[in-house]
Amino acid sequence: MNVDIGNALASVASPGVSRASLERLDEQVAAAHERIEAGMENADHGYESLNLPARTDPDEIRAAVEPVADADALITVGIGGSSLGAATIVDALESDTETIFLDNVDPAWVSTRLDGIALENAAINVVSRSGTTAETLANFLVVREVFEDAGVDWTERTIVTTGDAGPLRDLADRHDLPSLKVPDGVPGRFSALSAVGMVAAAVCGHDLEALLAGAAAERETLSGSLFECPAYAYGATTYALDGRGAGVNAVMPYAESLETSAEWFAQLWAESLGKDDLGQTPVRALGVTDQHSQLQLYRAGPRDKLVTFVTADADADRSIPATDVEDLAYLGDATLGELLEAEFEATEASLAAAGRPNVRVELEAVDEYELGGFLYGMEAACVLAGELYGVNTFEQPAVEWAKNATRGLLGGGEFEEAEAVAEKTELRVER
Ligand SMILES: O=P(O)(O)OC[C@H]1O[C@H](O)[C@H](O)[C@@H](O)[C@@H]1O
Repeated sequence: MNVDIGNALASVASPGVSRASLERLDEQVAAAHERIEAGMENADHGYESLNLPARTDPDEIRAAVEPVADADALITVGIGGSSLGAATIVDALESDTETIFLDNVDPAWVSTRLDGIALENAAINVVSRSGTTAETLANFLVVREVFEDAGVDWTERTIVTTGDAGPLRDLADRHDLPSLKVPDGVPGRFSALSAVGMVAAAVCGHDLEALLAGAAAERETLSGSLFECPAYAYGATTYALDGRGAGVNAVMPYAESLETSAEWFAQLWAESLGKDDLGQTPVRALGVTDQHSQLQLYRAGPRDKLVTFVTADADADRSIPATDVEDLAYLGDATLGELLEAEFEATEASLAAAGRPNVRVELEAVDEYELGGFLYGMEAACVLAGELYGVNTFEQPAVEWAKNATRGLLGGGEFEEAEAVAEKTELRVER
């Protein structure tokens, strides 16, 4: 992963960060890097995530998925960090295995997603770090029932990834299901490069070693200076821009296959940094599609945004057929890939010309190696940003609050948070 922060400089953009400010910030980056390295060395909670490329064992993951390695369809049941990393990987890469992700519990959507799957050739990948997340367990119970109704033994076709203890671990033990462990010290949104993200990749036949090698190469770049480390350059620049008014970070991959990566990034950034009244709001966008919906705001709206472009060299292309319509003749000389590239460069230049900060994150290809580097790089960027903000990057108490309220409402225990639901202030306007 390479990062180009030129269009975030104060000489180009407002808000922008001057080269002198970046050099001053680099002293804080050096100190933060020391804390990060120490946290990694001690395997401290959260920091341990950055050790994953060396800790994850691809053979163990492949052995666990072996019984379903020939599945035509894989149903992944998980939410947030237990879904988005796997979805980012498998949505980016080509595979013959159909992948279905059940995170939401919208009943009509769940039913539609499960319709028409040949269950005898399907596998279930259920993932929950805590093993208690209501949405995941509810959807898993639904999926089990669908298999039972079709006369397919789900116990033969299920892989569980969860923590050491909890209801999902009990269930895996009771039915003797193949299971993998969410590594200790690794929060869900930082777990893409463990079994959490890689079981789905393994069933789809992707190269796990290459994913980890790409991540390991990114780990090698971590150093005490943002000018030498792409991940830290990104984390430090976004932090500096946020402090200068760019409280919104619109992440805009220029590849359809990377659309899910913006969703993964949004959870990483929002849940890790959104605390103590701090944090940048991540927004998901997609090039070129959102040039025709959101770009007007990004170029001419409030100066509260950073646009993060994610680009990847495509290995496929398609020529645009020639036409004798004179005004369209120029298209016939080009390919769709060239059009995409030209639109990206034009959009990037248009933002810079309007003095709007933007950063380019470049991947050399959409393949396992580059994806591993991207996932690791963005996680390291986030950990660095958390150090600079001074927040507890690895907790998410605000999310836990709503989880407790939900459980309380459904009778899953006594949770004082549930009482707040009854106290809602109303000012209704009815038709
Ligand atoms: O993996 P689980 O324990 O099921 O958690 C799934 C998700 O639940 C919560 O929403 C947390 O805030 C997320 O960080 C987590 O990724």
